[in-house]
Amino acid sequence: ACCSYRLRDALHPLWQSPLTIPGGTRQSPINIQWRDSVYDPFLKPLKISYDPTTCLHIWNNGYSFLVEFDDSTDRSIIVGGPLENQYRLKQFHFHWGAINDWGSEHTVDSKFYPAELHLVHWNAVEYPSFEEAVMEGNGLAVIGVFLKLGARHEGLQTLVDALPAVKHKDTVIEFDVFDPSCLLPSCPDYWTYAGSLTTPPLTESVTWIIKKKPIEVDEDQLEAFRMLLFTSDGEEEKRMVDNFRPLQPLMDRTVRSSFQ
Ligand SMILES: NS(=O)(=O)c1ccc(C(=O)NCc2cccc(F)c2F)cc1
Ligand SMILES: [Zn+2]
Repeated sequence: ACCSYRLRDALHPLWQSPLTIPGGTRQSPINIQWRDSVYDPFLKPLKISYDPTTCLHIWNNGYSFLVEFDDSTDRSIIVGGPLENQYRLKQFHFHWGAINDWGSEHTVDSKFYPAELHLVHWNAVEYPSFEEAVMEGNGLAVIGVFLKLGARHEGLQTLVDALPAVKHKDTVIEFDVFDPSCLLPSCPDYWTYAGSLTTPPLTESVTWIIKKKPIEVDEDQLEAFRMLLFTSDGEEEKRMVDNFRPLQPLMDRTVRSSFQ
């Protein structure tokens, strides 16, 4: 089962490089089996303080669209939770499906959500740059938030309205004030585990913090994600959909929960 799982895993169309890195023991994403997660009373509440003026631009990088932040100072940071240090916000992006039945990278009890938000932070206390932090076991902290189909999300709409301007790969638009904390559910509960980047170079440097509660977005907002393109202007159009990595084996890991 294991090798066929990896073979099927490796044949996934979107990923050119090997899907499971040789010797990878902490790959992401994973299925979070709620009943197997272990409540850790020593986990602290996650403290999030973002400065909306650190927002820079939106960029279609050919995998997803990224909202990038000025990470030259500690103005937008997270601290607490499972983290030993404070981590600086560098960018956030999403993963989504062609239809609402799938799209998230992580699953909960094998359930997919239509999309998943990743807020990417790096350990600027211990490392001089993001590029260095990406290579270290405690270099990154990514907050994952599930998106479910429901009411229109007013905070997300300002972002959705800008997407037509970054339809093609390698297009950028200035986006100068946005507070990503509006995209977080009010419930403080989360799961956390040691994992990796879910796109190449798949480095095992991420402390994942997955929020238990999803946020709600409406169909039009999901459709706006799906009208983006993987392809550059002038190339044959390929819709940017199903940009999520297949599930990876849990191996010798425990998922901890901040709640009972
Ligand atoms: N989906 S996710 O949240 O796990 C994820 C987060 C960040 C990145 C990333 O920054 N890639 C570019 C990259 C990779 C390595 C080194 C870099 F400097 C770099 F910018 C990739 C995946
Ligand atoms: Zn991601």
